Amino acid sequence: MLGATARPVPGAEGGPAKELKVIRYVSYIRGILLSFIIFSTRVSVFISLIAFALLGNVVTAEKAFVITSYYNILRQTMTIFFPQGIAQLAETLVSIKRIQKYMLYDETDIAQGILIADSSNESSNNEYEKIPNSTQSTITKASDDIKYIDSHESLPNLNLESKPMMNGNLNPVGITIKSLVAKWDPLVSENTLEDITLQIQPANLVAIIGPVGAGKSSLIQAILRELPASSGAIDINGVISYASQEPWLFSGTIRQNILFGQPMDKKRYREVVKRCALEKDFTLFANGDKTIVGERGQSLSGGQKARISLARAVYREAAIYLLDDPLSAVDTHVGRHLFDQCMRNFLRGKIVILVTHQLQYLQHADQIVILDKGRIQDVGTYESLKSSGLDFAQLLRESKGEDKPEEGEENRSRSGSKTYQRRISETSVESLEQTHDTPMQSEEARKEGSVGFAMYKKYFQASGGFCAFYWMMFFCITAQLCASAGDYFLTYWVNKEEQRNVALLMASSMDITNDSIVNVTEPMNVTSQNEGNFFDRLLRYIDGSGYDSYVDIYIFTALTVATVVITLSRSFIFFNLAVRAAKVLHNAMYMGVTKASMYFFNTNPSGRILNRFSKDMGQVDEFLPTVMIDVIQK
Ligand SMILES: Nc1ncnc2c1ncn2[C@@H]1O[C@H](COP(=O)(O)OP(=O)(O)OP(=O)(O)O)[C@@H](O)[C@H]1O
Repeated sequence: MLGATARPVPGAEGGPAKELKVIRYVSYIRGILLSFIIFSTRVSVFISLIAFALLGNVVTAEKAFVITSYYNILRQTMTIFFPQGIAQLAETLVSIKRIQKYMLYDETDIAQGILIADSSNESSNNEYEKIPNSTQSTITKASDDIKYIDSHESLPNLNLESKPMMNGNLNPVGITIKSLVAKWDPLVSENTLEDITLQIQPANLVAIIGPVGAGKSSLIQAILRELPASSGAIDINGVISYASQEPWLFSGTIRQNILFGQPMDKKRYREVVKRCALEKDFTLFANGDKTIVGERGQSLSGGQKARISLARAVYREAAIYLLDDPLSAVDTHVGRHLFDQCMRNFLRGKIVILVTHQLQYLQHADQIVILDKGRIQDVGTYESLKSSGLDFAQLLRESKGEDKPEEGEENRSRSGSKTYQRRISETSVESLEQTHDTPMQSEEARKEGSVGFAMYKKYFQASGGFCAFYWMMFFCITAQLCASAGDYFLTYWVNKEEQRNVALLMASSMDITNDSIVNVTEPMNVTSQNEGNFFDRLLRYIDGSGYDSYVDIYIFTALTVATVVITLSRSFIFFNLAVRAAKVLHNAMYMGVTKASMYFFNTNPSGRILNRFSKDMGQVDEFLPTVMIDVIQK
């Protein structure tokens, strides 16, 4: 099930932008909902109180306490947990979509009996190691990033059956490809590889040559199972180590780049460094092989990158080495050194499949494969092809004229190689063991402490300037004043009703009947108190000349409605400003990055830049408005 590659399912759409939009709008809705819940609970208290008053019940302190407690519990619960639940639901939906998209990617099949030890390819950093003499299906974990492939779920028409065991032991190391047809894009009718049949014997050095775009790298990718086969069979037996055509390095020391998680074997390491012609380079670096190379090896030359990439593949113990054109980035002398010392000598006894355009090396290959337009044009030894009369023979003759591979070039190369060797011998191998302190990678500048006023100023400027900010502050303060006034009035109202209730009880027990008490005992039935227009009644209410419970209701209604309207407006304004600030800041950062000089990209790893865009913008987009609204509203 696992082992997805980076090939998206056709038609799959979406992306982080869409997801960010979803999250942003959910935050927006969440804020509004939060405000709405506060208001609805407030309104429910209001309705309860009015109902009590209108039904002739006196609003006692106990009843008011029960109502306000209910209101507070409801508000606390609903304003904290309910919106959180909504936000998390939205995030869950987005996550499920992402997982679903990932699960729908095409899968890579790796046949039983093969394992990829080193993938110097960014898209495949997975390592497998096979226990010798174990059963064919046993694959042990070699790194934390392992991906297990169920080899029984093989591709249709692809023969991935286990090879027969001989006397309980594995078959000898080798590669057998039968009638392989493969293409990168399933929607394109033309095949990248067509009818490839190839047998690679143990301990052979195989050169794959052909014009540009002939399918050499694709053949390597097919062996690695990165290029899915449409039909045919690939049988591979042995650990594979791979050096990609595009050398790649990660941010770390050169040593880490070569070891690539493997344990340090000093002897092998020194040998590899020597064979890959890296000793001299190390002496040129201030910290030798502990020099930190930037992301993608920014501080190195193309040749150095290629040799480090090759050293990584070679350092790993494997049975099959797939080397995709490692000689193209180095000069003739170094190329000759790599070919002689590394591929022919150090990797003697292993299967080495070398993709190359350098025809002068072909005479030393045990097998030469000529590819053209995805098909094998010819396979054979140097001698057999030379005498075959194909165009390739012409090519060989021409290259012989250029490079004199038999004698002249060989001698020249040898002497070149010797000169090179002399040069590097001056720099002792032991220099590798010099105790350089591992230099620290340049740290990202970081500020700690409270956020200054200047930062807030920038944020509010981005949200629409100070006019918008003052406008929002006005709504915030007014909303708070209305809410507090409502609470204050409620207290006043409850106290007043309680006092009236006490007076009523006293009057009934003492059997006192006077006008004022009558007014108090039958508040809703006294018609005189409803006389006059609203302002007359309000004036009477203010100077205290008469009891009028309707005015209490009017005032509380007005305060509640004002609180609801103003707080809702505040939420709308606030989230509008927050979205605008996030947009403006993001666009400013985007413009800044797109106009930045190459120096900026050389000194800042892409992960760091992506972090600013994802994590930091996420804080501004999502977290900041939520916290601010929590601060603003009580
Ligand atoms: N990862 C890929 N995805 C899609 N198409 C690819 C991919 N790699 C190669 N191709 C296509 O496959 C065809 C063969 O390319 P390939 O890289 O195998 O040629 P090549 O012989 O290695 O060329 P070169 O000598 O330039 O390295 C080309 O048409 C190329 O566009």
